[in-house]
Amino acid sequence: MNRERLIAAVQQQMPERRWLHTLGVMETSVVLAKRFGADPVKADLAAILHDYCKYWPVQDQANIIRANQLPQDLLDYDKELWHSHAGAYIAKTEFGIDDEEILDAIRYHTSGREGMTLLDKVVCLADYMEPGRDFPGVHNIREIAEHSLEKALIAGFDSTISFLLSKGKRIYPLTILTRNDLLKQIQD
Ligand SMILES: Nc1ncnc2c1ncn2[C@@H]1O[C@H](COP(=O)(O)OP(=O)(O)O)[C@@H](O)[C@H]1O
Repeated sequence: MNRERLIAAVQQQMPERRWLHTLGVMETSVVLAKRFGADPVKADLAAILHDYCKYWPVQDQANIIRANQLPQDLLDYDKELWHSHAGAYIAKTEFGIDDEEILDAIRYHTSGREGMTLLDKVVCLADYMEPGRDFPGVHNIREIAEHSLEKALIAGFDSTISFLLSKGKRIYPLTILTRNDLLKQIQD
């Protein structure tokens, strides 16, 4: 499917405000890819598809995870984590995306993972800091992102972890491992 038709298909899956967010992630992913040496074409494609399943009924997202040997432990944690894995699955099976780098960037854009690739980092950070985002600390993240992908991502994960702590919610452990790994990367 060409880019224009893919964009039209994605736009149909979500309300207008989430589509504007997707446009912001596309723009920011390309800027960050060029800044930090990732592939801007792959960044654009991952960004287009990253929230494809975000507004699907949660049972449909859970069914994809159950039926396709995706990480079952996700089902014990916040439903917001599910659309990323479901989205990567749909990108592959419905849209024929077979580039694992792109699929991983979609798959891990919410939780992160240890050993994030450059493309994973770019898309995940773009999701935090696209121009439509307005949460406490986002300006700081954008400033840090002028010079460090890893430090900006750590600031992003810190804000998510603080939010989850403040709400008394469970934290998907992979995000903690991701943060530790990024801290190690900036020390080395
Ligand atoms: N490690 C985690 N453990 C539990 N919930 C998480 C974790 N990471 C993210 N979330 C949940 O996912 C939300 C963010 O998901 P995301 O895909 O970035 O959504 P949005 O684009 O709407 O911000 C957080 O606000 C939080 O509720």
